[in-house]
Amino acid sequence: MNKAVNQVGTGPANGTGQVVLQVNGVTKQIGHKKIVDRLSFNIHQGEIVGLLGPNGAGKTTTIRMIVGLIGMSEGDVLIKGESVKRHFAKAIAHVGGIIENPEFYPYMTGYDNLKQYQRMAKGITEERIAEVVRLVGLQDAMKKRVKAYSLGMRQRLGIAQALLHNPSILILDEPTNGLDPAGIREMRDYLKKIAREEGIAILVSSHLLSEMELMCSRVVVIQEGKLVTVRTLGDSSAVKEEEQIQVMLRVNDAEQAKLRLVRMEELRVVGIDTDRNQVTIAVHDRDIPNVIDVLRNEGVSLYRIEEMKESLEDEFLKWTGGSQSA
Ligand SMILES: Nc1ncnc2c1ncn2[C@@H]1O[C@H](COP(=O)(O)OP(=O)(O)OP(=O)(O)O)[C@@H](O)[C@H]1O
Repeated sequence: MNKAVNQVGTGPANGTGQVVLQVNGVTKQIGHKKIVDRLSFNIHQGEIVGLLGPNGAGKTTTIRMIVGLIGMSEGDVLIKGESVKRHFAKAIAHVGGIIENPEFYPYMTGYDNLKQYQRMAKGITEERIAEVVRLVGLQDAMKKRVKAYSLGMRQRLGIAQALLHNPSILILDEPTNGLDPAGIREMRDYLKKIAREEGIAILVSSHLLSEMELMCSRVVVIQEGKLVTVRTLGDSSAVKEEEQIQVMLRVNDAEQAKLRLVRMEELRVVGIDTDRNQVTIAVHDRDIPNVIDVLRNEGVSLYRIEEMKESLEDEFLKWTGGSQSA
């Protein structure tokens, strides 16, 4: 079944950084099971965001709800401010999406397939066809029949088609699935180019952190349908203001320290090791001086404060129970 979601839109938005997609408390319940559970995140214009999670985490279900292929049990999705629930046609007009493998007429050329789409949609010019073909690097393949295309070329033709109506956001479910390493690299490079040159947002799902790290500016990590974390990638030194860090406190009396710390609203006690007299807390940088004062006033001696640093990969392996590889 062809699951491409392409609609004629009103053109890309202006104003970098504008929120294009808002996922607000979206839940999908089937029977008693919540496959997606109160999931919320935003995507801004021009950024590539990865929806990352192990197999069965709920990525496809989330994407299918965003593009209206299945209904939501709770919550809503706003695309450029338009509700997918209430104004579906308006909302989806801003989306170019490929949810499963794009299907084309195999005996027609790449160009004729795009022309076929142009005839069904309105307002797509010949110039736009040439532009999207260039964006995905298929200029030399336009006269070839699609049946002679590699999987990577078919995927790129799908992306070209999804871009024809100038969407504000491109949504792709595991676009590198089945591609060889060269194909994966090509896909990555084209997606980056599209985000840069078209100034649109891209949401791309994957279960591979390594792939996301090379392509995305942020990842939304989900597991068992729930949001685990939203992480900015790239500059790991730039810990975002709103992110808590984990800090180990070595004290003279871990139990006493813990009893006092659990009463502090601004932090969370994540572990205690009474043998080593260590308490681990999750806290914002800005609240650490306060933690020190509180412990001192409590009569607890503080011997050491250490940030517990983990690589994103370590964290991801922990979240996903070690199922990071393909
Ligand atoms: N219609 C359905 N009825 C019952 N369970 C379903 C249905 N659709 C999905 N699920 C279950 O919901 C969970 C999430 O599925 P989903 O396909 O969204 O995960 P995913 O993160 O995309 O996984 P993958 O990487 O394997 O594609 C899985 O456990 C799946 O078996």
